[in-house]
Amino acid sequence: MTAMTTVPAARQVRLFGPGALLRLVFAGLLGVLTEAAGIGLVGTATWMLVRAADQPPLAALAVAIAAVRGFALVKGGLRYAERLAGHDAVLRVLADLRTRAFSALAAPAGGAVTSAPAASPSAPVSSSAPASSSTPVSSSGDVPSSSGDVLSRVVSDVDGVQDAVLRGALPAGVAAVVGLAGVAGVAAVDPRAGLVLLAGLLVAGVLLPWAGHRRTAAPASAISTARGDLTTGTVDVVQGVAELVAYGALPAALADTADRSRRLAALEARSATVAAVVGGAAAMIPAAVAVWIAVLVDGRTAAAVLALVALSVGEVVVPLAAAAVRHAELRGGLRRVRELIATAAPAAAPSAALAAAPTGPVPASAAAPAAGGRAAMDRAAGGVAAGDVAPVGPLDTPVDLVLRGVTVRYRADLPPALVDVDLELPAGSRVAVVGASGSGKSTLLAVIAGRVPLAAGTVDGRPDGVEAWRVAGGVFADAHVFHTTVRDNLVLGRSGCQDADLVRALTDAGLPDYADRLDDIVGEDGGKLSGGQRQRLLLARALVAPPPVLLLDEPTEGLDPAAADAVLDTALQAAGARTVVVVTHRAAELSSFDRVVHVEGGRTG
Ligand SMILES: Nc1ncnc2c1ncn2[C@@H]1O[C@H](COP(=O)(O)OP(=O)(O)OP(=O)(O)O)[C@@H](O)[C@H]1O
Repeated sequence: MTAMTTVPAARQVRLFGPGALLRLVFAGLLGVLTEAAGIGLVGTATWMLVRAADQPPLAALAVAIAAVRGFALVKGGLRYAERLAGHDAVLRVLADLRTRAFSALAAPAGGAVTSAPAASPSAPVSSSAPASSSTPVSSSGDVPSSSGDVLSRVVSDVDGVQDAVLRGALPAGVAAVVGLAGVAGVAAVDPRAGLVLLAGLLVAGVLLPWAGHRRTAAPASAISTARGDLTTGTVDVVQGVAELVAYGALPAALADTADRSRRLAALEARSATVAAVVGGAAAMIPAAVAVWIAVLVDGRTAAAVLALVALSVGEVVVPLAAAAVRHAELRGGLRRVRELIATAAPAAAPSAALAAAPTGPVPASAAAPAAGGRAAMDRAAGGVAAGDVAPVGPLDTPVDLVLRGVTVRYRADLPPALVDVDLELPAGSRVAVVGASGSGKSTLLAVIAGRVPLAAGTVDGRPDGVEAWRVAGGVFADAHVFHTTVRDNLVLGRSGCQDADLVRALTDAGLPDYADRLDDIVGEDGGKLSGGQRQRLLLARALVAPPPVLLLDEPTEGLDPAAADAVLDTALQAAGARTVVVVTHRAAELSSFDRVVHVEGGRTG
């Protein structure tokens, strides 16, 4: 679906049906009555106070006293009923919208928002840029840049409808009715006072809200983009924390996220300042109108009553300036909600969408953090300052590694993933690790890299194996591709990398096509790459500055046999004198190694 087809359909999408509209009109009517009761209360009380100054008999004030009490009681009751009716109507609208938005997201065709293309993670795609066929694209090209961004935007966009109705549409409707009725009433008593009130209402209720809306529209769109950037960056850092720690890139990534956060805060501060200025100016108008009318109108009682009635009427329109600013912030969200709902297939009822959701067991990877990520987080929690995280060791320092009696247990209630494993890795050795799926191959690599805690045993004589991760690294089963450029994915925070190093690594990894596409965005977790390209990009990252012990978990997965052989040969050559440990399922590859380690049920043989 393209912008050309989505937008007209989106315009026809109604955020709520006639039933909800009736409820909202009812809430609005209650709002008008509430304000009328308030104005009646102020007017009557003012009249009573002015009259009381002349000390008339109490009987002359009896009706006014009863009216004041009546207005006060009725106003309280009406306000309660208005809030109840308004919130009831809006919450029903929200429940319906959430269901429709979910249906649109879950719909297998026509509305699935999976990952969205973007010209850069920090800049939304332009309307002229190609868009994925399954991504709703707004007419302004305001496209979320990752699924984390999509999710956070959908949630806040839909929730924004609550604000738009309760703080925007309803008060505006009530203010329009009360304002016009107030002007008519005041003008009936004194036409000049009516004109002054009308002028005040136009300034506070139309001019200032319009100015606030105009001043906020541009920052509001920038806020939306900045918020998406922050979400995308944060999700990427969290998902890729193991890689970032392993490559010493965590401090730079955290600094970048902090920058995004600061940019968002600055934009929000600007918007809040506009809201404060127009809101403050609007709040002064009713007082100025009241003073003017008090001076203008003849007769003490009429002047006092009209001034205070005008003040009350004016106060009804004061919130509109801030509401207009808020509307400018919400406008993009409301448009996106319409566009999202417009993408849903009409037949995709919520129950059908729910029924279509997968019901199988939750994969282990979703239920528990990946070994690498977990180990990296454990390290961080153990007090290793981000700045202390050393990049992989010197390029050509040979390293012998020895594993003794290593046992790894991911969960106490499950059998260990590795049991009493001994393994010697002399410097420069070439070792293939083979075994059935789930036998423990990836866990063995994670142990060598110090990415998983040991239940028993030692790596390099240390029970925590922590030194190993300074000298061993490479491509792991849970490796993350960051939602940024090819270049940034290869460099990953390492200083001193030249483009020539990156091009060499890409060529060695069998990805020469990307040598002149270093600025291409690869998508969320490499979503814009094929499985084989993603794997080769990870291999290239490892080959940019290979550590003394290079660990490769199925580096040729997704490649055809000929390409796999070629890539492995080149990668082994590029590794030079380093130790290389490769997990592979391909028997054809085994001849490239001087040793084959078989893993079965967590034991090596
Ligand atoms: N993070 C984890 N949490 C819990 N269990 C895990 C975790 N990672 C692996 N396991 C379990 O440990 C065992 C060994 O897993 P491992 O990934 O090392 O096997 P593998 O031989 O690499 O498998 P494959 O060839 O399918 O990648 C499996 O039973 C697996 O379910």
